[in-house]
Amino acid sequence: MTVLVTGAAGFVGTHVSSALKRRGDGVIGLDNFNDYYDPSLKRARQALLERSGVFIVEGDINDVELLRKLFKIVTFTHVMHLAAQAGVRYAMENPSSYVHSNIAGLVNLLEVCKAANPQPAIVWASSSSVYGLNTKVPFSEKDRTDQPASLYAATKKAGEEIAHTYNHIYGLSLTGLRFFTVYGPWGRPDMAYFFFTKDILKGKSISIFESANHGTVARDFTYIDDIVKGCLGALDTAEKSTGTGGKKRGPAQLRVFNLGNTSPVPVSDLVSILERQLKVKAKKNVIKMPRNGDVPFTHANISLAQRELGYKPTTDLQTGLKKFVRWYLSYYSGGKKAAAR
Ligand SMILES: NC(=O)c1ccc[n+]([C@@H]2O[C@H](COP(=O)([O-])OP(=O)(O)OC[C@H]3O[C@@H](n4cnc5c(N)ncnc54)[C@H](O)[C@@H]3O)[C@@H](O)[C@H]2O)c1
Ligand SMILES: O=C(O)[C@H]1O[C@H](OP(=O)(O)OP(=O)(O)OC[C@H]2O[C@@H](n3ccc(=O)[nH]c3=O)[C@H](O)[C@@H]2O)[C@H](O)[C@@H](O)[C@H]1O
Repeated sequence: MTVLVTGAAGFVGTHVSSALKRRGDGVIGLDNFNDYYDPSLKRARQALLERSGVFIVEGDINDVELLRKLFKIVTFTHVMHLAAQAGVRYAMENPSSYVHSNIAGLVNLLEVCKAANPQPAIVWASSSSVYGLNTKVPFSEKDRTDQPASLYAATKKAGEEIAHTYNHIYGLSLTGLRFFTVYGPWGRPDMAYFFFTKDILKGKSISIFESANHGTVARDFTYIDDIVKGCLGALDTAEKSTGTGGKKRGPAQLRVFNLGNTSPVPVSDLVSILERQLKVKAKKNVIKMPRNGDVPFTHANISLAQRELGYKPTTDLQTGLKKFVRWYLSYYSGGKKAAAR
């Protein structure tokens, strides 16, 4: 297959691009290298990918001309769409970034895909956050997703609805993947596991959220290698789009899957694991979860992905964090170039 990976300089995009390249697929990346978090980390991931022959075109998914040119030069069989404004809490600071990338950017990409001939099959990243304040656990794909708790979640939910219309009208084959709190080497500095590690090493205090009436806050943390397997399983089982040049020729595949680890862990346990692995005691403040779009817990039912994609997570949090900490220490203290090898 020949895959356009949008968001290829991102955390998940880097791992997916390198896994596709390693197994012999054609990969072209696209990323706007924005400064939502330290762009030098995206550049270091880009250098890593270039070593394995994966090149990233620098540009925005809102740039219609650029996308049309890419599709003219390369016959993409698949699109792995990961470019987005991620992060739940940042939506309170910069809402327009979520509309720009997660709504306008998605529509623009789908417009170019529907007009392509042949149309690619598309796999894209939705999010566990679409389950919002659901209390029925574990979350299954059929459960309600109409109570998003953050603008981020609302844009991810909107993405699922937008995908439905492009499938219905133009015959685009579309598979949505609801990732559950992904972590691992080359991760995102805006995520708790990452900045907790930084702050613990620096002796800075960290805030551990607790939900109302002193409940623990927990996440179904999912290791990046398991997410990558889920992404490749979705690409490998994606059916062809049925339209050509914007004209639908018949019904097309439309799917949504949870990609989680099925074992939610309290954030306090995550911190204890980090303390043991860093051999440093954390300075902890336990505070009530601010009204910032966070949800108290996530917990994935992954039976559908197991059945249809052969998805089978194998890395527990202890093991996964050990790999993350090893990368973190080599990247930030052993010199960034060393880690990029
Ligand atoms: N990491 C997680 O825990 C998690 C969980 C659920 C869903 N997701 C989703 O998975 C996808 C990848 O997430 P990630 O964790 O790798 O985040 P990331 O921020 O590391 O990667 C996203 C990449 O997309 C790029 N990008 C953003 N807007 C763009 C635009 N308009 N044009 C071109 N490039 C753009 C960014 O520069 C970044 O490199 C996102 O859609 C995210 O919402 C991530
Ligand atoms: O699965 C997703 O769809 C989402 O996954 C990720 O969001 P979250 O699960 O919220 O991860 P993250 O911010 O690391 O907070 C982890 C835990 O630490 C708690 N948390 C957070 C900050 C803090 O200072 N203290 C704290 O206790 C916090 O309350 C939470 O319980 C992605 O960022 C997001 O892009 C989205 O895609």
